[in-house]
Amino acid sequence: MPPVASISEKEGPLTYWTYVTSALAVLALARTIVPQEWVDCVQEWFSGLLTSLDPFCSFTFPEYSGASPDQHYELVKLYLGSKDIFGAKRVLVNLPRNAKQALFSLADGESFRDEFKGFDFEWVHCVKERTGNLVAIDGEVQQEVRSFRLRVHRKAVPTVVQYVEHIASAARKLEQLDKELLIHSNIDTYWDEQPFSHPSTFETLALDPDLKRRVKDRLTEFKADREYFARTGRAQKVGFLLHGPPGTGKSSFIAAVANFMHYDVYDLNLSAVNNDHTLRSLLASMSNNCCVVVEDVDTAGLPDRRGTSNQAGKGTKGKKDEGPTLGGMLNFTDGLLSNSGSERIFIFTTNDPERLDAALTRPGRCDLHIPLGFCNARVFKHLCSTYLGLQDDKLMLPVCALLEYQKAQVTPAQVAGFFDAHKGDPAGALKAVHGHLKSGHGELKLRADIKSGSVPI
Ligand SMILES: Nc1ncnc2c1ncn2[C@@H]1O[C@H](COP(=O)(O)OP(=O)(O)OP(=O)(O)O)[C@@H](O)[C@H]1O
Repeated sequence: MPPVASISEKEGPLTYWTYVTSALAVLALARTIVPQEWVDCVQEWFSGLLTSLDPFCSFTFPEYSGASPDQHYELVKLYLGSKDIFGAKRVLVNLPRNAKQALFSLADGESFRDEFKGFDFEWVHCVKERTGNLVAIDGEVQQEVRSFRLRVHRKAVPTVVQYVEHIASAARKLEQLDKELLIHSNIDTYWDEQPFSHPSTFETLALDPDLKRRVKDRLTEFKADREYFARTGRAQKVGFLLHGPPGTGKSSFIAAVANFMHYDVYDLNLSAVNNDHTLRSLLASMSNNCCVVVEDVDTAGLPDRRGTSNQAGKGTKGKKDEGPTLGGMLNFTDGLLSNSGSERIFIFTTNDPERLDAALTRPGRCDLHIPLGFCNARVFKHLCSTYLGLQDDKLMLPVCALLEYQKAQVTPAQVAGFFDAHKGDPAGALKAVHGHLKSGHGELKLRADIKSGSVPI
């Protein structure tokens, strides 16, 4: 018996189209009868229903807020560029003018899925043609409207603020790493800036390995401890006092810190500062994330522990244009204004810490006192390794013995001088240092504090 055909099959496509056409006709008729407000109402209700059924929410980060670039857009762009976005089909590659490396970003319509605290965060880069009047921003006609759209599950919504803060902080770090370092020097009441490209790093700096490790740990902690400083109600700043004879690496140390932290340097020349007011203006115009350096602070003419000025002819400080006072300097390093900045490292150097006023060297102003002294065997071996490429070579032993057992004294700068003079001739270089020490030139007396290295850090 042949199979019985169903009605729809029997009636075929003709009947189907008849139904559709009739439904459309009824709808068209209804539209003419039902008032427009009712139609709008039903549409609104329907789209509300769809939205409430959708478990996802979206957030838009536009490129511009009014006529100014929006910071979030740039930060998100930078952050996503540091992620593995190469799964996207199209990636934009830019090399901005002052950037050190290429910047990758999502092209129009491309998406990237990120994860934070166990939730998925999906980003889409949206680019639309601008409709209506074209606007010019910074002299450039904006034909497109760009934004990043973030799509998250409703459950993840409470985490969004935290996630955006995480993005901003990660992007700011990237921004800083990518920027060229500057050294600022004070002229009258303003800072003059130059590129800072001192090559000293903690790798090239010959310093007792334990001391070096403690300094690096302290710096790493300082950088990561934003929350700790906030909790304890303090500005994120730290002070170092470097002391030691000339040529023991104080300037090299400062450069190593700046390169390690990737901070600009503000090199404050106190003798070019007219008064406390100028000192305050200079402080107010400094950026965050920087090293503020005052070299040879003992010779800057500030009154010392005994209340006398350290510089001839500058005994009556404090009057107009006679230089900053000790009080001005104390406020500069730990006053209301200096505590308004963040991520600042104050570094003072001196050949003679005894001469400094105790208020200047107290914790809060100088948290770490770092003695930089004459070479010991470990420092000498480090110089042999960086300058001569020697590692634990027996050629070094005679000099090491003099340094360790006879306490012969030579500064790293003197050793560097001998090594420079005998480039490519390690044996000759070591012989020259040995001869120098044997001839009695290294007989200077070490000061007790530098010799013992006992000042705590
Ligand atoms: N600890 C060190 N490690 C590596 N190189 C050093 C060190 N100390 C000094 N040098 C070498 O000696 C030169 C002078 O050092 P630096 O200017 O850092 O010493 P300083 O203590 O700041 O001297 P001053 O007090 O005279 O300004 C540097 O260019 C560097 O080549």
